[in-house]
Amino acid sequence: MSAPTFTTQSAEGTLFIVAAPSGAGKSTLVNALLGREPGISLSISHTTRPPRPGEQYGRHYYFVERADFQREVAEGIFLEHAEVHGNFYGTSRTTVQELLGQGRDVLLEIDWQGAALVRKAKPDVVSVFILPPSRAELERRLRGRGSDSDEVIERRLRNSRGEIAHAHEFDYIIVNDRFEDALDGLQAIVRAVRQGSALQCQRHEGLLRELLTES
Ligand SMILES: Nc1ncnc2c1ncn2[C@@H]1O[C@H](COP(=O)(O)OP(=O)(O)OP(=O)(O)O)[C@@H](O)[C@H]1O
Ligand SMILES: Nc1nc2c(ncn2[C@@H]2O[C@H](COP(=O)(O)O)[C@@H](O)[C@H]2O)c(=O)[nH]1
Repeated sequence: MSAPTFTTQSAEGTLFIVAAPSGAGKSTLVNALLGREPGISLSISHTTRPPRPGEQYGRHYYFVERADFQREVAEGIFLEHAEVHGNFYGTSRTTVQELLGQGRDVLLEIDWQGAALVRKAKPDVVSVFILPPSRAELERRLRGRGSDSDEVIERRLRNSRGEIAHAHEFDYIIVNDRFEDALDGLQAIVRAVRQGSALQCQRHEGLLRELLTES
């Protein structure tokens, strides 16, 4: 993890973070949210992960070689970066800063480590953690997506408990059981924040206990 710095401006947009264990459905939710709320810009991350079938450079990620990523780290281009499931991922500082400076809301789809770094640099960030309804359903979704090898899926499932253990650090927790309900919940958070109001935040402690202890 790197220690980021960040300059804030007065009339800037809001920075949102959406995080989740792999397979919980965050990309699907975020894409649907962007369809409903065109005023939000998604920050496209840089990654050393190889592209999945159908993924495009500049649309899903900026896919880079490890050596190039390390050079970018040294150049300080990242607002945050982290190693996740054996690959490196980073968020471009200038992209985010420019969009926020233009008054646009920006959404980062990043992991809990990146979220912790961004929170330090920009404490007014609004963060949301997405939970699956059960570990069995998380595994079904990861396998059903059909985009990763068994080895990658098993690694991601192993890592999921450690990721879920950080859910309490987030402002909001949403359970992605029925998709439309989860999407409505995410949109309600965005709208409340834009209106300057706070939403009642359900902490889902029972489910969290289950997800952290279930075998
Ligand atoms: N509420 C839901 N019910 C059933 N399936 C869902 C639901 N939400 C998402 N999915 C499916 O689960 C799979 C994983 O979703 P998605 O790729 O969005 O996960 P993710 O959290 O972004 O994972 P990763 O971090 O690995 O990119 C996809 O096949 C998606 O269609
Ligand atoms: N800290 C960061 N995490 C990121 C970033 N971009 C994506 N991610 C997270 O990595 C995992 C795996 O993503 P996948 O596309 O390989 O399935 C997931 O949790 C993403 O949210 C980033 O820029 N920084």
